[in-house]
Amino acid sequence: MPKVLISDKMDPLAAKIFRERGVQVDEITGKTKDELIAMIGEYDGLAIRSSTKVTKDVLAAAKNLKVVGRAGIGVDNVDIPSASAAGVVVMNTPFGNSITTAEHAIALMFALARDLPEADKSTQAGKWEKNRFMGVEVTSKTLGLIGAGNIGSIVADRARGLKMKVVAYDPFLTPERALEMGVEKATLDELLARADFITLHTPLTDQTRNILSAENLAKTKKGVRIINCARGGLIDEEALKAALDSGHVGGAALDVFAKEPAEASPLFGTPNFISTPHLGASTSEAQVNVAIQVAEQMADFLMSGGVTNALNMPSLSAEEAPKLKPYMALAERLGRLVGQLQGDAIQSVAIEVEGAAAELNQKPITGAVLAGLMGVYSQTVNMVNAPFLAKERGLDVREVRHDREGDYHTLVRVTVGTPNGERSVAGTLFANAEPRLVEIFGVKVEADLAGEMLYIVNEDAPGFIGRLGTTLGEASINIGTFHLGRRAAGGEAVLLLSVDQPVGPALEKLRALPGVKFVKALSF
Ligand SMILES: NC(=O)C1=CN([C@@H]2O[C@H](COP(=O)(O)OP(=O)(O)OC[C@H]3O[C@@H](n4cnc5c(N)ncnc54)[C@H](O)[C@@H]3O)[C@@H](O)[C@H]2O)C=CC1
Ligand SMILES: O=C(O)C(=O)COP(=O)(O)O
Repeated sequence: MPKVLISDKMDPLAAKIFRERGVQVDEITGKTKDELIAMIGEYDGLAIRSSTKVTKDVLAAAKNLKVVGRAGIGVDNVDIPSASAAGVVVMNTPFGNSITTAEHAIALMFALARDLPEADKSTQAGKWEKNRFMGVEVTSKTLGLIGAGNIGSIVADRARGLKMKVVAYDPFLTPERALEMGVEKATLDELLARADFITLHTPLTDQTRNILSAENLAKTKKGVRIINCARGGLIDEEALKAALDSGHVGGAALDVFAKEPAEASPLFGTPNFISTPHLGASTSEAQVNVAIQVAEQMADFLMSGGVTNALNMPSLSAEEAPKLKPYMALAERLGRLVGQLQGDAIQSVAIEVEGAAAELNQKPITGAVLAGLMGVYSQTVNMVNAPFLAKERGLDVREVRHDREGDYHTLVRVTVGTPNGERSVAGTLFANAEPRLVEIFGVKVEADLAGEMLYIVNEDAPGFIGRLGTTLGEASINIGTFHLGRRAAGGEAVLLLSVDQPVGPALEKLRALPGVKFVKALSF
């Protein structure tokens, strides 16, 4: 039974779904990094929000971890390259809290426009300062949207409903999409010069870090009001403080901070500054959405191999996963076979699918071939990190899908490029379920690839098989299955045997047999 740790506060539905799906679950929140490191080793899955930091050290201690599920959008608290290298899938729930977060941005915009927090404080202090507070209307004002993705486009929709004009800066926003959203696409400088309100909705990347720097804040319209419900680090907080103090920026509302929890921001206490403690996603609706989604996605993955909303591997639906399972076993074994036989010489890999296999999602098949191939060198390779490691090793990976009908109803072929030319192995599925090798380096041989095996190339001459049997028998090695193929009678023959005991020192005796050209012990 797989085991999941929920390490951040999550709606109880998450735990309920895990249990219903046959996943064991512990909810232990608020732990320090060291405490997490001490306990993470026993878990197959880790469900988080933004508080848990999934760092390289945590991943190094997470010996059984297969999946990190983020009940929310931002994954900047997860070291994704390290997770990929460790073969851990990272998933998020990209839509579950978008409306809620967009609504929070709009709420903060109104709070700024009418100075609501200060007016509330003053009223509750019994002051009734009716003449102190003078707000602005948002109608007809220009809202500058930095980042027009899921949340940004909901904010734009709501702002248009409030009769605002929306200008958007997003390098990936197409003119067609801008038209559809009813926003005007602008450069960052144009947006800064025109906006009465600016709201940020981008991830934190090297390109967006300090996008509102001192220099860019200076380009804004005097009196601009700024809202950030995306990520701390998008605004230079010291520069914002100076711009608020000078009155150039008329107000700012931050839900997110460069350092969280933000216990001592330079902005605290500044007039016209409003803050919330990363509450963008905190509504009961959003938390139910993300809890259900993350638990379903993680349970799908742990129980049936389905992959949804993964950031470091291609998707694979829970319906596709069972169909692909035998193909992945076949692909993994073919990869393992060529990996063992060609090893370091492999410079490129082509994965071809034909017949029924050509109707499937090829990415998982490719991932499994690479996992098999590179698993020969490392115990920690799997479908997730294999493509990543292949890239790191400079392996040229190619996928080919054939429409043609071949000799088999379904076929996966793996061809590796080596300094000595190309070498190819192919396999099929018997009864749509059992992986079976059908060709090895140009010779037709049908064989199961399982357990301990021997691959032998020899001159096709009478008496060889007898001598082989005697040698193995003398070493007390029992032959399980025996598969023979040859290029032409009297030419080169290929033998694939499964053996019940490891071959060990008998390998040298086999190599010394007359007519033997090549012997290799294989393991599957
Ligand atoms: N405060 C909170 O509790 C919450 C915060 N968030 C954060 O909100 C942000 C936006 O989320 P979504 O809209 O779902 O993401 P998204 O991926 O749908 O949209 C992000 C947009 O930013 C754009 N972008 C990327 N680089 C850019 C650049 N250099 N300049 C301008 N635009 C750029 C992208 O093209 C994309 O359209 C994320 O950082 C997410 O973590 C999300 C949910 C809750
Ligand atoms: O989904 C996101 O990106 C968020 O920032 C929400 O964070 P939270 O789950 O509320 O800690």
